[in-house]
Amino acid sequence: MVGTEEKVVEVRNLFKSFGDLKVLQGVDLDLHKGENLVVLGKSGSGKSVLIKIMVGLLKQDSGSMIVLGEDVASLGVKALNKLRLNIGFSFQNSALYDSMTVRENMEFPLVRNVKNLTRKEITMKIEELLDSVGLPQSIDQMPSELSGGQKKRIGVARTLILEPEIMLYDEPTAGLDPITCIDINNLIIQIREQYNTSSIVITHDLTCAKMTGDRQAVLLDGQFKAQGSFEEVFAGAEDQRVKSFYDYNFINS
Ligand SMILES: Nc1ncnc2c1ncn2[C@@H]1O[C@H](COP(=O)(O)OP(=O)(O)OP(=O)(O)O)[C@@H](O)[C@H]1O
Repeated sequence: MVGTEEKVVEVRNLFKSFGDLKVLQGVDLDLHKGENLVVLGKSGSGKSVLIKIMVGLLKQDSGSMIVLGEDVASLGVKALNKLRLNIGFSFQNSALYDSMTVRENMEFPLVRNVKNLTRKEITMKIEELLDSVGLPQSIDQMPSELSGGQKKRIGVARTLILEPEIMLYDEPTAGLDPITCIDINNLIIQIREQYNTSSIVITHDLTCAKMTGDRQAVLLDGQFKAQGSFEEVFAGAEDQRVKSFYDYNFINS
């Protein structure tokens, strides 16, 4: 198994509905330290709702969500903000500020959240991260001068600057060409090795799932019905919906 026995996220019997719409219906899930866990599930299956409960943006109806040893639903504002600093969220659209250079984009979370850093320390940190994502030459560029794949890399670098223990990647390969997708998948693997992060990768892209995931979890009818290695989940799939997920990805790619 990749990762350790230590759990950084523990979800138990989690339920969440919106009125009559039952979204999560008894979710159990663990994320181990140092592991890349892929979460699959069709649109509207509740992946974002799960992540929002994880970072305290939504509250579950019942069940528990323990993140880095903290019961998220019971945390006050201050403790929640502290926890969130330990969770890096890499957004689908990179979420860079268009009017700021790459350097300014990366400084922003640092200056806001880490006090007493000297200018030199800030620059060194930015340069280290840009090196890690393979874009040291982009430091003074504007986001509009970057390709989609480069923006993704800068977005990941910016998220990593606060040294989060957990990384959440939301559809990291969406909208990229197949070669750039492979680059981003490799980056996700490299980040785990380099920074010992534990990650949840939400994706519809099975190449990404296979490459980056130490473990796969498929959300179906509000529960993780299939969990395991890529082969266990897809080669041995009995549920037609899991099978069709696989067929769709590989027949259409
Ligand atoms: N705040 C909310 N109020 C009401 N309904 C909501 C709310 N948030 C999510 N939902 C509903 O919960 C369901 C699950 O939504 P969610 O965004 O988690 O799906 P998803 O699996 O992330 O989909 P996608 O792959 O398209 O991003 C959807 O039917 C959505 O409309």
